[in-house]
Amino acid sequence: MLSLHAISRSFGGHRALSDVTFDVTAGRMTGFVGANGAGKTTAMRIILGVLAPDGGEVRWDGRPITADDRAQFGYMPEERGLYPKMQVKEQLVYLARLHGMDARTAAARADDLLERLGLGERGGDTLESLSLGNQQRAQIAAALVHDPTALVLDEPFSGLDPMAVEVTLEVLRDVARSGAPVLFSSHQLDVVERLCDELVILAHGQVRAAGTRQELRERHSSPEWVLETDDAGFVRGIPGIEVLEFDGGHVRFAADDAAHADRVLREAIERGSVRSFAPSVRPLTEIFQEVVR
Ligand SMILES: Nc1ncnc2c1ncn2[C@@H]1O[C@H](COP(=O)(O)OP(=O)(O)OP(=O)(O)O)[C@@H](O)[C@H]1O
Repeated sequence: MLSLHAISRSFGGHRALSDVTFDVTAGRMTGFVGANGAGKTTAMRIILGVLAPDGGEVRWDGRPITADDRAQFGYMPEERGLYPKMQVKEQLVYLARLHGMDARTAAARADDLLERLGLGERGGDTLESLSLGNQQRAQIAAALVHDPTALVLDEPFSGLDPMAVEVTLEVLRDVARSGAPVLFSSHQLDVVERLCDELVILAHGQVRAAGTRQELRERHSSPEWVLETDDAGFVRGIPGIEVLEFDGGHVRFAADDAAHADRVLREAIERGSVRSFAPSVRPLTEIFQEVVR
């Protein structure tokens, strides 16, 4: 497990991170979200040791992290880092070799990643000759080529088309499944909501919320349900129910407890056809806006 413990960092008089503590659990995908300037990149640089914290500690498996630990991590920095004029596969092999991989394994791993990321035909091309989206895929391959023990990616999905997001996502999931903690920042909350197991929400250099998607939803939502039926007007008369949204056959309501919601369902069935009945899931965008306010 990768942990940040009470990390703080200032630039001049500006406090970019303040007492930041969170875990990136092994085998899980953790989404790191926050508005521009919230401190995500600063935190990632501190994890990788590119930047030193003023206070606090990064821990790996519960002990202070070392340079050797970090050398096994995969990192995709905000400023990216590949050579524009070098061939893509050549760079990947070079990077894997720098991490101590033998030439044959490095080449096989590079081929496999390029194939999986949809760049199988482009390994012999220079990075600068690729489209921006394909350059991004190559950067992702570079972070993964040495089979990292942990993965830290700054905005890996920016600039990728929806198909590339899916492909990249599958590749990252495999890294997580192999037991590595995966931390990635993103402004695409819909993507984060769909693909991450855990979330850390940062605002003004502070952790405002952290936990699994389910935990965040439970903490920041009241229990609500949505019923679709022929005529949902009867719901208004049921005790313990607060109608939040009503439109003929559609009603969204809050209930004091689940037994009241069950009563709505039973009555709806008695009255006629129930097209759907389900707990209403609060979108991450709403929770995000609430916690960063
Ligand atoms: N090297 C630096 N020198 C001075 N200020 C910096 C430096 N790096 C970051 N900052 C400041 O620290 C704050 C946090 O920046 P950071 O890049 O970590 O945010 P971020 O959450 O990654 O933002 P974005 O989503 O825009 O990439 C910002 O106010 C930024 O201007």
